[in-house]
Amino acid sequence: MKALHFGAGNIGRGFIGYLLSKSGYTVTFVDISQPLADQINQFKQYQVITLSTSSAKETIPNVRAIHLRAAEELEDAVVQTDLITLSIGANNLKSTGKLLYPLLKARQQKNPEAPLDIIACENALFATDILKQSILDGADADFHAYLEKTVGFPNSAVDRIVPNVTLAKDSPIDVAVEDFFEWDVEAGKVKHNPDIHGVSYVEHLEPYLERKLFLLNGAHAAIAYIGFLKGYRYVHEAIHDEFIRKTVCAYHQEALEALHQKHHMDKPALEAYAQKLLRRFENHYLQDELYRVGRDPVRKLSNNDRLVSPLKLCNDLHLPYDAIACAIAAGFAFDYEGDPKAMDIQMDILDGGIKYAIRRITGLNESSEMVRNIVENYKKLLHLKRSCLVAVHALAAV
Ligand SMILES: NC(=O)C1=CN([C@@H]2O[C@H](COP(=O)(O)OP(=O)(O)OC[C@H]3O[C@@H](n4cnc5c(N)ncnc54)[C@H](O)[C@@H]3O)[C@@H](O)[C@H]2O)C=CC1
Ligand SMILES: O=P(O)(O)OC[C@H]1O[C@](O)(CO)[C@@H](O)[C@@H]1O
Repeated sequence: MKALHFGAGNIGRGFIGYLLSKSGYTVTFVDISQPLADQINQFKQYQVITLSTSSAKETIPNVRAIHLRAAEELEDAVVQTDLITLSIGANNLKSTGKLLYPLLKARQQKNPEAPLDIIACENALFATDILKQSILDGADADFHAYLEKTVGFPNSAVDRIVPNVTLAKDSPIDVAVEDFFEWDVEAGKVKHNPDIHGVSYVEHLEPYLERKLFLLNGAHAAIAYIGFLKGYRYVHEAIHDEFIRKTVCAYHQEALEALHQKHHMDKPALEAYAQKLLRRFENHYLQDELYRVGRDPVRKLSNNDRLVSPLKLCNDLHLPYDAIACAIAAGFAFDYEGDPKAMDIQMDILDGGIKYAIRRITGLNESSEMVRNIVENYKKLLHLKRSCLVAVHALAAV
């Protein structure tokens, strides 16, 4: 079996490529970065280093890479493959759908009967649907029928923390990961790949997707944004701060109550999941920087993402959401100069004020109670930031 994975970054090499190789697939990466594609073709293998109380190194052999613009080679690979997976960043799904359109048309001509699955592995709700829609836009009836008959488009939830690490590596493409992983795939939409090692094939994905996006990614973003504001560098440091931990635990309680009510998920099981997440956040071997976890706040604070989705759900269910609003407010205070998207938000705040920025980025109604709560939290956080800065200056003066 052949697999083609778009995006040979942290999750591509450290999780998806890793599991596909373990399942017996021959893995070919596709990446927009020429240097990365060259390195993969030079070394042809890499190590996955597990960072936990016990550390392990596993070699992933026989990998190769194709640069995104190597048109002929890419078409050949798409025509021949059994599986396409992607972890390129949710913002790139639509353009990748446009790129895949002619390549899948070539497959329809040259290999029409062979079934295929395409699975997007991004931190977003129903990412494969976004990709599929961009492929279907403009498709004629014949191509549409071909895709429906032959190509599966299952959505998935992917969970493994793969940080940027600076530890000594044998080769530049080695990657470090946590020991936990979970990959849930929509069973009913799979056409050709029902036995990927480590995958849980589930009938109803939405509860798994929302549980992961709200409880892991939402809480992680809260740690990143409040942690940055309080002057921390790493997730494992910030989670030991009393205020941050209290806020994250309150965030978990609010979001898990909403998940329990919406999906009838077992509450003790959700609480155990949240407890386990705290232990994963405490993993100091990962040295996971807040900048990585908080990157691109425009996306993370958007209407359908990890923070505003649970906020809206709590609001709809008439449940409390103060900690979620606090996490969102912290996102608006994330003025890290190294992140252009964070700077875009700061420009919005400068141009039109905080309420305007919240409406523009989250799509929430400015006069709603949710926005009033976020603004209140934002003011409190700016005050907290000033006290932290005063304390830092006082310490420096001693
Ligand atoms: N790192 C993690 O722990 C996890 C990340 N994810 C998701 O996986 C996706 C990738 O994240 P990371 O691997 O951390 O990022 P990364 O930045 O390490 O890797 C992304 C890779 O995609 C490549 N790329 C970007 N645009 C491309 C395009 N149009 N075509 C082909 N390649 C392209 C980049 O050159 C890079 O090598 C994101 O959506 C992220 O939310 C999901 C679960 C865990
Ligand atoms: O990859 P994104 O969506 O920018 O967000 C970073 C988040 O994704 C992860 O890298 C993996 O879920 C988390 O470690 C972190 O919460």
